[in-house]
Amino acid sequence: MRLIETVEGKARILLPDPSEYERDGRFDPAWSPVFYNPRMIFNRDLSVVVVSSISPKSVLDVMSATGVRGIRYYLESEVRGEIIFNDKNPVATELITKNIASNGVEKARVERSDANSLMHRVKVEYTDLDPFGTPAPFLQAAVSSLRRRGVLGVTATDLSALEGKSRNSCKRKYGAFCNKLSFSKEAGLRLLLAKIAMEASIVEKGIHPLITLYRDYYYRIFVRMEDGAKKADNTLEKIGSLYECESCGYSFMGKGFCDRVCPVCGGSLRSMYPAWIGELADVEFLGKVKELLPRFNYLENFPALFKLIGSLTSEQRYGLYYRLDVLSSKLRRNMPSMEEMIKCLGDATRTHFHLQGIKTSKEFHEVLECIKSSSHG
Ligand SMILES: C[S@@+](CC[C@H](N)C(=O)[O-])C[C@H]1O[C@@H](n2cnc3c(N)ncnc32)[C@H](O)[C@@H]1O
Repeated sequence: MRLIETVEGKARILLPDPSEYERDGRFDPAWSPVFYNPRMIFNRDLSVVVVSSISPKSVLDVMSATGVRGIRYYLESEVRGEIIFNDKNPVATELITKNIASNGVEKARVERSDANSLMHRVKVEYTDLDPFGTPAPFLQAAVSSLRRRGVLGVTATDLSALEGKSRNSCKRKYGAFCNKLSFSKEAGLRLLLAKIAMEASIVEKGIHPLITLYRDYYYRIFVRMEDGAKKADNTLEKIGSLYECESCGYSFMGKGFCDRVCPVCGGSLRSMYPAWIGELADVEFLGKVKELLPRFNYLENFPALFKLIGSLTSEQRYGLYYRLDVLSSKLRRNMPSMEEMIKCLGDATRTHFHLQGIKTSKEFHEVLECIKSSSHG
């Protein structure tokens, strides 16, 4: 296996030379003997900043591949406690060992276990779960691997299931009743949070979302555990349903599950259940991340990180987003510009979920009136 070196953040990582695994001039990271995906650098950059804000005394990078995440947590998040690296693939663990040594990571431990088995054996303050596709089969063990008030970082790339495009897959993996909603990017994230909350509640833990987001083709979630049966019960209170009217486009969240009609126009409702109906982030924690961000101005993604944290902070005051393109088309109007809409509504913001998405505290009829008055032609 020929190795090449890449620099990511402050780490220098050896990885299998992708050119050896190309097929018909194309390369997919999954074809390499050890997985490394440059399209996930933003995910890792953000994680480095978040882990720095959490400042955990012990870390489990349970699906390490090259070890790049855990190594960056040591070099950039300045984790000084034990970092456990794990991968079931022996080629990966051999490479992790090399990468740890060349980056001078102290207090590192390399395991070659099945992720679930290892997560049931260890207790750490931060666990990073970064699987291929769905994290569902690992969530129960991931939650169990955390010490009191520990934090779980999860990546999910199975957006077609979570967003309700593959309804059966969504049902199988998340035990959810799924539908395609116009705000599907947020719906999928809320479905995943509900799944994590339900898995946590089994072991008498509640969850408190610190930062959750959608980007490119994945979700990234950071949740703090709140220990105890009462906290778990309180968390379950934040699980409900998402609704969207097929006729007028009104959308809302509610507790429990119902198949009532649209309260605005009497049209039939599409729904998704179970979904997280609580907060998607902790504004105080976002503030802490923002304060720490300047320390990471050496990252290429620094401006994008800054923008994202800003968006997440302004979005937290509002509920579900509306799609201007969808509502304008229902009204048979040209889509107004986002600037005009925000000005007309007064209290509204763009959302990181969708370019045409808008969040507002205003009533649905006010959104429709603003589309009508701001639309040209
Ligand atoms: C998406 S990659 C992880 C990428 C890595 N975290 C990064 O940021 O570059 C998933 C890794 O998990 C490993 N893996 C998959 N299933 C596993 C399991 N059940 N137990 C342990 N490792 C597993 C794979 O071998 C692969 O290296």
